[in-house]
Amino acid sequence: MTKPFLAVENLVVDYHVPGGTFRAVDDVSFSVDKGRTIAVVGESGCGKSTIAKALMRLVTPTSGRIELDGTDIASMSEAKLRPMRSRFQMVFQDPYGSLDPHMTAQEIVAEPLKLQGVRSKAERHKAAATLIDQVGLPVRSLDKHPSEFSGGQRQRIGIARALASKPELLVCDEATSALDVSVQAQVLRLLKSIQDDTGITYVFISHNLGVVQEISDSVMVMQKGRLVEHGSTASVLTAPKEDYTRKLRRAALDPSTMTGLKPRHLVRSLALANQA
Ligand SMILES: Nc1ncnc2c1ncn2[C@@H]1O[C@H](COP(=O)(O)OP(=O)(O)OP(=O)(O)O)[C@@H](O)[C@H]1O
Repeated sequence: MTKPFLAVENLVVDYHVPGGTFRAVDDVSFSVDKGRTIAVVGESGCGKSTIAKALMRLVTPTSGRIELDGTDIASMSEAKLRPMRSRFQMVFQDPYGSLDPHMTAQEIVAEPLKLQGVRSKAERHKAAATLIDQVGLPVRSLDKHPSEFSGGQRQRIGIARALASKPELLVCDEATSALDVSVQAQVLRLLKSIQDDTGITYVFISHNLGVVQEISDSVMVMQKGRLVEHGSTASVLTAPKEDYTRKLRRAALDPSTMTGLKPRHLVRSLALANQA
């Protein structure tokens, strides 16, 4: 049996809060094979972003293992982690806030290469042109600043930057949530085609069950830091075993019973529920 590309075992993340600690992720285990996509869903505050941050080692797990291609990065020192960081990258929700407004698209996309020690400016320029083309933007747009792009174009720049170091794992934290439905669909298609071409593995965090249905092979449902259901996307979304998952689906249908699902996420969830 082949080993999963990402295997998370008994992950616990505590935050220090006044007077003690708060357990944001409580004994969560999951795995995903190379070239596949796992979605993390659950209401606001259930610990989705904390899982993303732990996978990126932006927070240090309290305990548990995060095996990336067989290497446990959960408690690795920053010095040992540094050369591995290019292997896992993240795309953030907010295409407006996550790009430096003073930098050109060229500088934004090429910066990770500079940090990786690619000294030649010409080489970085060439790589940025290839990446910007890969995400479907004209090469001439590399001279522009973030304010000159639309939200969807900015998200493409964020994806190009994340791909610059040729990561094997991409964590997308609500990466399409700030986009209009049609632009969202374009970005999802782009992510899928990149996966088909490169065999990259995705962890896709989303409130939007429609988006999750479109992009993911498997789904894990979180509630208050704990994993309540985990399985193939088809089984979890169309025949959920747990009451909480059913509640989440109902919440996507009925704004009056919303439990943290935000209105802009409902459109595609409604479409999904209508199909079911
Ligand atoms: N730095 C922190 N210090 C203390 N508590 C935190 C910190 N970051 C997050 N939390 C708490 O941990 C819990 C999980 O937060 P997290 O951001 O992971 O949830 P989420 O599911 O991503 O929510 P959302 O969908 O609203 O982004 C929440 O109760 C949050 O208030």
